[in-house]
Amino acid sequence: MASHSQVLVEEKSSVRILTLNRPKQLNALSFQMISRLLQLFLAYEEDPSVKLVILKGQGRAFCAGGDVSAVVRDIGQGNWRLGAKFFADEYMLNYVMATYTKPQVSILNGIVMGGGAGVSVHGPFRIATQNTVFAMPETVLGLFPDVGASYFLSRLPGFFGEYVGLTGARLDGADMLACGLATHYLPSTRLTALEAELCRVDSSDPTVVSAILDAYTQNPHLKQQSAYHRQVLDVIDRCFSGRTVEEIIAALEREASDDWISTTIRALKKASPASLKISLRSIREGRLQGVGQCLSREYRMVCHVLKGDISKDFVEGCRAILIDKDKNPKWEPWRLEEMKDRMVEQYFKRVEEEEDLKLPARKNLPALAMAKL
Ligand SMILES: CC(C)(COP(=O)(O)OP(=O)(O)OC[C@H]1O[C@@H](n2cnc3c(N)ncnc32)[C@H](O)[C@@H]1OP(=O)(O)O)[C@@H](O)C(=O)NCCC(=O)NCCSC(=O)/C=C/c1ccc(O)cc1
Repeated sequence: MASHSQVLVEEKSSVRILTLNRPKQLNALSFQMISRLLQLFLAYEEDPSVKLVILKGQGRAFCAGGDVSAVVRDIGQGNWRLGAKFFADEYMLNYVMATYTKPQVSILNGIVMGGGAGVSVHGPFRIATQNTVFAMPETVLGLFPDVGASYFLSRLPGFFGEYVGLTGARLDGADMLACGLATHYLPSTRLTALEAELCRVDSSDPTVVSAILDAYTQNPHLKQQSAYHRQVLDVIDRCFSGRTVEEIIAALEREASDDWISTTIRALKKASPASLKISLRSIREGRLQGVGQCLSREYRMVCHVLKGDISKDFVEGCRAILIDKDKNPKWEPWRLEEMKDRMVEQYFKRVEEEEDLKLPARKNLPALAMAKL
């Protein structure tokens, strides 16, 4: 095992353990990591001696998203197509994981954001712990929840996905389990024993893996400030079911004010108006689309975001949050009303002279994967 590589590979009889290994950057996904993961996942699918894949992160994060610093460099050099290539490969990896023919377990013992969700939530088994912090923070960066998030967020109960995707709200392990983003929860002290037991698996039957995980899982209590308590969920459903972002904010403002309401309104007012509007439409369209269609649509959207032909908020968001760190982005358009429907519409059209995303053909899909197409 080459300890310097960005993805560590351990072979334990029929099991392969892949560890994202850029702990200083919170395992943010580089182009190299995405290519390597894609190569490994495809190879394991063809290799009959591999029955189960485990994915985890080195250090305090599972994965804090795509490596945003690399993108800023590419866009700064005026080359949005380099960024587009990154996303094309990333979405391809997300698609292969979503339709994978062998069981995959993601151990989410730390930060899981953006692209980190994309390399875990599509798989059948996601283990949360007391250290898990989940978020889709793209709207404050001038981006939108991608990596197939319009597929998985739109399938969360009620309008919880709209809430998570538009506000970038943070969820803990108990919240993730409650809403279905995680399938199991255990204290991190039990992970070593669980991993050892999983390494003895000699079958690709998901019920075998499931039985092991079920024996370890616990039912954590939701924290007092969790958004998954019934009263808050009712407010989320009342407000985030709004047809437009303006209607969502107006509905929140009509609710009796409390900490949760003011935090939520503040988060929406901080985000890029363009991002909010395209994110809402993306999640709404995602409800009726398969995972491949969601990723293809998101690819068109991200090409517009990178090209900056409708709004340049992504460059501005990266400047304000990551480069100058003044946390004071000057969004353009600045107000929600200035982000017209026809501008939103443009994000969903193919970018001129840019091909649509080509997803790989998949074969011998298990029923679970077929259902996502
Ligand atoms: C809340 C975090 C996760 C932890 O905060 P912290 O505990 O105070 O830790 P630091 O913020 O000090 O992070 C430690 C180091 O990791 C680095 N890092 C932490 N996330 C990252 C990161 N996504 N990238 C690249 N360095 C990072 C971060 O810059 C820092 O590096 P350094 O200043 O050199 O010590 C914070 O780092 C944070 O907000 N990170 C960004 C989360 C985020 O917005 N994720 C990405 C959503 S967008 C996405 O996935 C797609 C992006 C993308 C877009 C276009 C592309 O072409 C390619 C990719």
